[in-house]
Amino acid sequence: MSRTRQMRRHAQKMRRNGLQPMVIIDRDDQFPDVAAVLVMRALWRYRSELAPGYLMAALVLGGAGLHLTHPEWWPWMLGAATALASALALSGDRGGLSLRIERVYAAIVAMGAGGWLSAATALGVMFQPLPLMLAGGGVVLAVPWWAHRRRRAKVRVDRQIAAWPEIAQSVGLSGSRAQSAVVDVWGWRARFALARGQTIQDVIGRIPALESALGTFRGAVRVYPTRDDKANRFELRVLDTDPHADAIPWPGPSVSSITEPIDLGPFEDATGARVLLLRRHGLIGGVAGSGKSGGINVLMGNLSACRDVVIWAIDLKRGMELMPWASCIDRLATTPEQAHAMLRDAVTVLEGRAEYLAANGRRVWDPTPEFPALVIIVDEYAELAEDAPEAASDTDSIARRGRAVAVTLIAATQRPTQKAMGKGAVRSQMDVRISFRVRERKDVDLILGQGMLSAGWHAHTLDAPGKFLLSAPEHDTPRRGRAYLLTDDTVTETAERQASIRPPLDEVSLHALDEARTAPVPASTAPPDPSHEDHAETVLRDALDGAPDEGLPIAHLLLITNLSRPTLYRRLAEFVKTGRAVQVGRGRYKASDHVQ
Ligand SMILES: Nc1ncnc2c1ncn2[C@@H]1O[C@H](COP(=O)(O)OP(=O)(O)OP(=O)(O)O)[C@@H](O)[C@H]1O
Repeated sequence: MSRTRQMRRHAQKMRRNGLQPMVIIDRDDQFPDVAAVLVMRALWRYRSELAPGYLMAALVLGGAGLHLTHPEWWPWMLGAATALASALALSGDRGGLSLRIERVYAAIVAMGAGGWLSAATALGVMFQPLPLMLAGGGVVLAVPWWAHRRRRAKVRVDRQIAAWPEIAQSVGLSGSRAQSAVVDVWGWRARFALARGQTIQDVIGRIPALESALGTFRGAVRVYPTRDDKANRFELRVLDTDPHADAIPWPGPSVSSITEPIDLGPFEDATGARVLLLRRHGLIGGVAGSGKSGGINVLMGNLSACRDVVIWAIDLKRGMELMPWASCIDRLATTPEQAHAMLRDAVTVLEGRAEYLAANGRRVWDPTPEFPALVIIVDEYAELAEDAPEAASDTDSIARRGRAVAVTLIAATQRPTQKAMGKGAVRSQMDVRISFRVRERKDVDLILGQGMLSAGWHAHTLDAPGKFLLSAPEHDTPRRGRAYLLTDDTVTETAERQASIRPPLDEVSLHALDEARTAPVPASTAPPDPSHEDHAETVLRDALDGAPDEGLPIAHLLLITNLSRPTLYRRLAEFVKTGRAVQVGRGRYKASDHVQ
């Protein structure tokens, strides 16, 4: 056996024992051979860190060669660099540069490198100040590269994957192989193939050993079957940070249609708690301060990003919680009377849609921007049941018959007792249950359903605001999630941005509502208040007269007048036309000065 091979074996053995090999070179040895191998290995191993150096070396060699052979090519190269930089800036996301800052950086590097190369091609690499520019520019541009968090994470993961054969051997899973790995915000995940006869149970039994071998914190490693459910595969999830350690800022809407599942926030293993709300009723429960309103904000942020949903809302706490979203809410009820009227109209819509479907030989309402779903969000459902008991039959109808026609309820309440939920079937009809922290163990069954506490759904142990358990047809095991948190500014910005894409109610529903309004009033029902519109007009005039210089926002005017959005806009347009009011900014109005 050659001396070099002997040394390599010795080094491997030492590495297996956790020791760093030491190279001993005596005079007779083939020093250049061993040293060259070590240097090449280091150059390969640290290729990511050394990439800026490699790029600079390639530019020098390329520039020198091109200057000697084709100096007249420089304009082409400048053109190619410009084209490449533009492509990276405009559509680099398709190549994995998901953040704008990454695309800008890639474009600057492409332009800088291409520009330098074309100058070196025309003038030669030693032409002053080209060497200085290369060295200075290279170092400056290398700093963001070295500092980039995701790149460093990727390198670390690559090295762990490369070391997998040794890790696998030390934890007793020799023969398993990594097939692919991806890095994300919280850590990384990789798919592995098992050796013959090994099972996922063997891997699960070795999780503590794996955590130790990978050098992670306890609880950082999760093992799942792969999507194709092959018995000789598994997916490894390794967390660098605990996703639930701190409040998690909302990354923006995860959907653009109600036909897609909404991401409420990450589970403990950092996978998204995604739930479909299409043709489903939802119940959100939890004690005061447990994060229900935060959860509703996440839902509102997503629903208002869907062009195929009309949102109605009931907030009997005087609109405190839902008011910031008013510009995205088609109709907001803040008094028991308004809530009752709204729910009655929702039943009218439901029936109109059901008739339309039957007449067209269809079974379900498939939401589109022209024929949107209608989602009614009720904050503090218990107050509705108490203050507007006459609305109970309507909520009951919606709960029982609303799914097929995409008229659904999302109710939030602290304790959904039968009394709080009204007498009817509402609670039992809720398909999606989100439980934030509850005070008593027995409340688990109230929110999530009978028998859930004993099945391990321990919502009473959730230990921070925003943490929840999610029960839905696609979520049948208890997993802790943490809802994203929207700051007040995010809510304001999002509501403003998404107000412009809100769809109106469809023709079918509007027609049903119109018919119901013009239909003869049954003797038993009180006649509608004829003074409502006049009253709203007076309230609107008074509000505009007293408006500050910067005007009052539409959301505020909607709330105080209780007019529907189209009616309010029509009134405001009339006022502006007759010179009674002026539009001060985007969606802000006040009385015109000469009226006062
Ligand atoms: N997802 C979250 N992540 C981190 N902190 C949160 C989250 N949600 C809520 N919180 C914190 O908890 C506090 C109470 O939350 P929230 O108002 O949503 O609770 P609630 O259950 O709606 O209470 P109430 O019933 O009194 O309205 C918030 O002020 C916020 O600081």
